[in-house]
This record gives sequence, structure tokens and C-alpha cells, in this order.
Amino acid sequence: MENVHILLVEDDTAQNELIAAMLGAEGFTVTATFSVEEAIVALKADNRISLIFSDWKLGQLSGLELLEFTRKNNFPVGIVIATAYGSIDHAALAIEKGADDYLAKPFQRQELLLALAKANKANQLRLTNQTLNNQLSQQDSMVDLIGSAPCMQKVFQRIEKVASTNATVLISGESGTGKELAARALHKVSPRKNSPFIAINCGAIPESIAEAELFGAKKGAFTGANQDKLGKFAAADGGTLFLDEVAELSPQLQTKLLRFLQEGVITPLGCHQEVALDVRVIAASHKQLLAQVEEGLFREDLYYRLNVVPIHMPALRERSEDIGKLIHYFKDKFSQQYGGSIEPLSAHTLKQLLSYPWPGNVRQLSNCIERYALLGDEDELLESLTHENGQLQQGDQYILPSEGIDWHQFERDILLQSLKRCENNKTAAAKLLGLSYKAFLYRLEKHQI
Ligand SMILES: Nc1ncnc2c1ncn2[C@@H]1O[C@H](COP(=O)(O)OP(=O)(O)OP(=O)(O)O)[C@@H](O)[C@H]1O
Repeated sequence: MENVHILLVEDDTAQNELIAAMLGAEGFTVTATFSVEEAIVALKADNRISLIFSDWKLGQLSGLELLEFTRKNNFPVGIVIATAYGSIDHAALAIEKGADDYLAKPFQRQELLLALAKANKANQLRLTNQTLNNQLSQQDSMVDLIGSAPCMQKVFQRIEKVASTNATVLISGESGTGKELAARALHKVSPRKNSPFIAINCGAIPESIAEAELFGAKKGAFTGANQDKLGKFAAADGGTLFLDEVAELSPQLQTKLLRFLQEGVITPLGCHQEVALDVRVIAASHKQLLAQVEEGLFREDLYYRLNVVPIHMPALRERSEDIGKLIHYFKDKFSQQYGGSIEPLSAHTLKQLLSYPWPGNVRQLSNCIERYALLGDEDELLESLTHENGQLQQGDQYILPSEGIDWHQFERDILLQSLKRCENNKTAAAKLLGLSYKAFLYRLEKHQI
């Protein structure tokens, strides 16, 4: 291992010299020490040391003390401890205290090199994890995407991971969970960040002009096309195209999109020549795309092409620990936007906001705080919540929202909420839902809760 600095700790002079010479011959830079105290001084003085090879028995002290000191003070080093023949207890203790490997004496040259290589690798892995963790813990938000709940950290992690690639990403999640914001964040941390990010809502363009909007059109391709039209794909060349509500694309446009994803080319309307483009596609849908596939409404091959990297944006009720942070964020945002300070919310209102299920997710929360910033009326704020929640209930009858519901998700949410409300008492939770205990357990099992 060239260029690896190793700290050798061995109190037997002959052994020390022998091992130092051997490691030197293998390309290590060796700092040879003879005691724990000497080793600690060397470790503190030289931050290039990345490996320690220490004997167990070192005068009054032992390799264990060195190990404990190193791990307690977070020195970023790999450690191998040499133990006396047959002392398996020491070996187990060394591993428990954080050694990466141990070697029973006497050992062969090859065994030593192997153990050091293993320790070096373990150390590098630890360092990489540490860097990632540091990045994540500093990251309560990514661009403007707020969230420190573990499920949001996973989202950030995935965004970071795929940003540098060109992989197609499919973002799922209910309306208002931040799918577009996540797509923007992904673009902003990708190498394409200085090229355009173009967003289009596939559900909001009339079908008659959708093809020209997306793929462009030659002058005269259709009535009213008085000049060449640049489509969204061409506008996003070199950058990212965000196709929101991709489930709404007509079968014909699904085919054209598939072709682009497979071959990287499009044919604008009225054009006889293909145009090659470099566009990264991020698609999103609040509908369950796989269910759309099963119903024959969405091409299966396109689904798999889009779903190379799936990212799921959690509903706000699944990360209620973020509500407080989001309230704070939106208060700041709107007080800056409207140029005035916003009255603090009372403890009572805050409590209501924190326990509200937010069916419209972050968008609904943002709207509420914006209204509060403008009107400064807490009663109005709370009333608006009762009103929106009340729309779901009329008498004893459950009113199906006009856009329908995702039954699977609905059932899962209800089960989780009942458990939470009954502090995980399954009998009480089953009763709350009017289910027999057996039927309740069956459903928990079904959802792997
Ligand atoms: N994690 C978040 N942090 C800060 N703001 C957020 C977050 N998630 C969503 N928002 C805000 O909520 C609103 C809705 O977000 P966005 O449009 O990205 O949601 P969406 O999932 O794409 O919704 P739809 O499915 O209806 O298109 C936006 O104003 C956005 O800025």
C-alpha cells in the first residue's frame, strides 16, 4: 500500500525494527513507536497517519488503551491489534472496542498485509459514511425543500445520489408534497444546473396543442402555426425537463416520449427529420402509475423507462415532526415577501396546526400561513382548517373527494392513525375503527405495519 502512513506500536525493539523494515519495503511510511504514550504523541502530531498496528501488551499499558483513546477522540484511522497466541479474549475485546482486525502472534507477513488492507478499507468506508452523514445532518433543507424527518433525509440522500447521473427519475406522492420542488432541487445539484430547467404540467395542456407544446412544430404544421415553434424538449436541451402529471399524456404522446427516452431523438410536428437532444427527464404523478398501467391507461414499457430511479415524496401527515419547521419557514418567507412582521401564533393555534392531518400537504400549510401573514387572524386560520377537514364528513357519511382516493394509502393511513391515537394499543385501535381484533391484525399484516 503506497502512500499509507502507518503508526507501529511495539515495545520489543527487535520485533519493532523487523516489522518497520517489512512495512517500509511494502511502500508504507512508518512511524515506529515503543509505547502507548509515544504512540498518542505521534498520532496527535501527524494527521497523515491513517493506520495503526499495535501490539496488545505494551509495558504497563496495552493496545486496548490506545484503541480506546483513538476511538474516543475520533481519530480517523484503521486499527489492527496483534494479540498473544491463544488469547482469543483479547481479540474479541479489541474488536468490540473498535479495532478493525486482529492478528494472533506469531503471524506471517502475508497475514499482516491482509489485515492492514482490510483495516484500511474499513477506515475509508467509515470516512465516506462520516462525510455523508455530516452533509446530511447539516442539511435540514435542500435548496428550498424543507424537512428533517428521516423519510425526507432519505429523499435528500437519493436526490444527491442520482443528481450526477442522467438517469430518468419518477417522483410520486400526493398533491402538494413538493414533487416539483424536489425536481428543481435535483436539477440544482446536478451538473446541468447552469442549463435550463423546464417544467410542464401535462394535465394542463389541451390535447390538441400538447404535441406541439412538447415536441415543437414546423411553421405551417397546423392551422395557426405561423412560425416554427420551439417545444419544451428543445427548450430544455442540455438541461432538465420536468413532466408533471405525466399520467395525463395521451397514448400518442406516451409513444413519442418513450421514443425519446430510448433513442434520444424527437420529431417536431410537420418535420421530416429527427432532432437529437440532450435532456434529462424527471416525471411526476400524484396517481399510482403502476395502477394506471394495470388498467391499460399508461404504457408499461414507458413506466419502466421513467421509473429508473423512483423518489417518493411523503405526505405531510407522515412527517408531522416537520410541521413546526415548515411553519417557521413560511412565516419567514411571507414576512419577507409582504414586508412586515408576523404576529407569533398562540400555543393553542400551534398545537392545532401540529396535530392537523394536512390533506393538502405542504401546499395547504403554505397557503394557511400566507393567509395568516396577510390577515393576521388566528381564528380565521383555525376555521379554514375545520372547514377543509369538515368537507370530508357530512353526518355519518364519508364523502368521497371528487378526485377520488388512493385506497391502499388511505387504509394504511387510517391504521397508523388509529394506532397512534391509541398509543399502540391494538385492541383499542381495532375498536376505534369498528373492526374485530382479528380483522385489524390481518390489515396490519397486509400493510406490513
Ligand atoms: N418540503 C418543502 N419545503 C418547502 N416548501 C415546500 C415543500 N414541499 C412543498 N412545498 C411548497 O408547497 C407548494 C407545493 O409544492 P409542489 O408544487 O412542489 O408540490 P407537488 O407535489 O408538485 O404538487 P402537485 O402534485 O399538485 O403538482 C409549493 O409552494 C412548494 O414551494
